[in-house]
Amino acid sequence: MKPPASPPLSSLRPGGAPEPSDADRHWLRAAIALSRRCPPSSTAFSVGAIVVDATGAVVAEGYSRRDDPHDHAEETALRGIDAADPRLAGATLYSSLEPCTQRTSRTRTCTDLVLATAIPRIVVAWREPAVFVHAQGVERLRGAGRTVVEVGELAAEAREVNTHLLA
Ligand SMILES: Nc1c(N[C@@H]2O[C@H](COP(=O)(O)O)[C@@H](O)[C@H]2O)[nH]c(=O)[nH]c1=O
Repeated sequence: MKPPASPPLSSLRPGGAPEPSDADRHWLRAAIALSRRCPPSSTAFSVGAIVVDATGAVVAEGYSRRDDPHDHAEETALRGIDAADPRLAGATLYSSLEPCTQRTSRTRTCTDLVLATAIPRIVVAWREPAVFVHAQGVERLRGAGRTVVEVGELAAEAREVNTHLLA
């Protein structure tokens, strides 16, 4: 039997709108799939992140604790690219959880790291519950003029890998 055909690259171009597109759902599901690769933790969430450029090509990806026990997903994804890379000006960052605004382990939060780039649009599945820190990534990014799209229909999928942290 023939394997299912991959969607053409043109259909994987991130949307530019405040509403999620089918391509946005595709990439956010891919970020959630990355979150399942996180080394397990009882003190931090498992998160996946992917940066996709305006043509629908993956620029970078990462997940929590990938290279070090304190790593966050967005941090690992952005570590591999120059913050001034021109592709970022038309890119969308997909993260299974909103980027953090408070950390105990490192000084630069994921929201700071995103704001140090020109990434104009961030798509998230889930806001961080106040289990470890009080996160305000969605508000901070919007306040800085970035478009933030929340895809509530994928929140349960993003939470699933983290259910052991939630009462
Ligand atoms: N893992 C993770 C986040 N999650 C949370 O940020 C909180 C503070 O981080 P830390 O002080 O470094 O432990 C911690 O509760 C962790 O679960 N946030 C993110 O933006 N991306 C990530 O990949």
